[in-house]
Amino acid sequence: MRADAGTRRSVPPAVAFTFRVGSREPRGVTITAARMAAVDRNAAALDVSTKQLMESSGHALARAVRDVAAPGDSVTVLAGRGNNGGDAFVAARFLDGDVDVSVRLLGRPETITTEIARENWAALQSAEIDAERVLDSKSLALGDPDVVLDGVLGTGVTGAPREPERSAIVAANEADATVVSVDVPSGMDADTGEVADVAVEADRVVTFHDLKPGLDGRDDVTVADIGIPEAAETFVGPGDLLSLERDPQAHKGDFGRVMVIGGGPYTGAPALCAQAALRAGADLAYVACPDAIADTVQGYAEDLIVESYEGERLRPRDVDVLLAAAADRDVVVIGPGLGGADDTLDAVRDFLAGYEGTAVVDADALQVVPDVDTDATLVCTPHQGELATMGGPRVDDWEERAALVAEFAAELDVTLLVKGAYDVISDGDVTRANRTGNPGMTVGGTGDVLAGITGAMASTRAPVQAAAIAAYANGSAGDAVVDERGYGLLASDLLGEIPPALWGER
Ligand SMILES: NC(=O)C1=CN([C@@H]2O[C@H](COP(=O)(O)OP(=O)(O)OC[C@H]3O[C@@H](n4cnc5c(N)ncnc54)[C@H](O)[C@@H]3O)[C@@H](O)[C@H]2O)[C@@H](O)CC1
Ligand SMILES: [K+]
Repeated sequence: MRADAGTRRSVPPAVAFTFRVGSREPRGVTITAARMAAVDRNAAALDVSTKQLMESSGHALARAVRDVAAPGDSVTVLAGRGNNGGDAFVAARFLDGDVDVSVRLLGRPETITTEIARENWAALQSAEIDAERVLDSKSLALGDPDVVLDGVLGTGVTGAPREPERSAIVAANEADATVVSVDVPSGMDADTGEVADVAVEADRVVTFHDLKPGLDGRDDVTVADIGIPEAAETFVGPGDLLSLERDPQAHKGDFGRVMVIGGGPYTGAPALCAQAALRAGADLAYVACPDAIADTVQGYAEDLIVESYEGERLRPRDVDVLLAAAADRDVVVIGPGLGGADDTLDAVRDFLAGYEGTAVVDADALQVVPDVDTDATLVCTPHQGELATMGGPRVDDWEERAALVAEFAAELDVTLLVKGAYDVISDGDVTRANRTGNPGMTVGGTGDVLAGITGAMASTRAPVQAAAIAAYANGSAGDAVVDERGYGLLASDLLGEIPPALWGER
């Protein structure tokens, strides 16, 4: 049922990081530039600003330079106009006085791209540290420094180095000096580890927080802990939403066609779920339900495409039609309002046995997951009671629960989003927790909304990221409603708050 590769946005790879509580050791795993930006944004939301991180980075660099330079040695700092250069400015401030430091900025100070780098450039001027701009390759003759600090390009590089960065890289390589690179050797693509035709040949690399692609296995690389709190990785935060940015060239269909298989004994659940999928950015939302309730479901919202099968509830004889319809859709959400009649659960089992796409499984449908035989990619959204019914762990402490949920997800080979005061999201490999949401959300229907958001997200990204973002947005939407009006919210109140929860916080 997967759509043509050409019409889908590519799914970002899941990032390998594991759940650790309390550890502050750099981990020796690699992190992509996009994930690093997300963690950096999450840290800022936890009151650790990027400027603080830059200070730690600069300090770590200065320590590395002192390791290779004798007191009084000459150190030339080559700085680009982004935060990689900003880190190098901070290092220069730490080093001034111990060594003979001179800073070369590659461009005009007004063109420094970030405010925090500009502030650190200004700090060099105020302290009368030898710092000058260089505007052409001729003025890049470096003399004969003992050490070159390469802050030319970091994780923000796009494409092969252009001038004057290109000449600066050549000059660093030609100098008879020990070259220390900031975060990555300039000219290396921090997302792929690929090296451009011109790149710094570093003697030593000080990289921040985690290894970047291309640096693993090198013995000249130090990973510096720059004080990013563990919580910036563990808890879903606004940084996770950065990946929701849309390409202006996007086409209809790029953001998913979500099919909700639900309803029978209940009518509101599938309607809420499908509307939530639309509010979370899906292009189309279909509800497949029994014809006895089709008009009622359509009555909730005209934006929904309602497709019905005969009868009052889902039964095994309806499955072939549903499988055929699901083949044209990106994600199925199965469960909301279906009820738990035996023949309905048999139908769910048959559907999943014949389905190979991505399915979000919620409510009564969760019961079939532990023993279903399926090639589908499953994202299950149980609350803790439903998790226990599935044979999963039931523990109060969320950290303990997180570890056990991860094991259970691995055992079932599914992604779990376990709802609670702290939601736990895990595919067995990556485990996250979500703290948004409030006790007002115990009202019926909020789970249907969450399943719909998860469905929309799962049509454009890896299941564990989809579930993490959905939990965060659903909780934020509930927080917005309660902040404004107090408890007594209806699940339908969440719908209008989903777009600002996903796209408003930047
Ligand atoms: N994300 C984080 O948590 C932290 C990042 N830090 C530093 O910030 C760096 C990333 O900073 P930025 O995102 O500002 O990016 P960079 O400083 O890596 O590069 C951006 C600058 O390079 C220019 N540029 C991009 N591609 C170019 C090319 N091919 N040729 C010539 N110029 C090019 C851009 O116009 C921009 O001026 C990291 O490598 C790291 O050093 C640190 O400050 C600590 C915290
Ligand atoms: K660099």
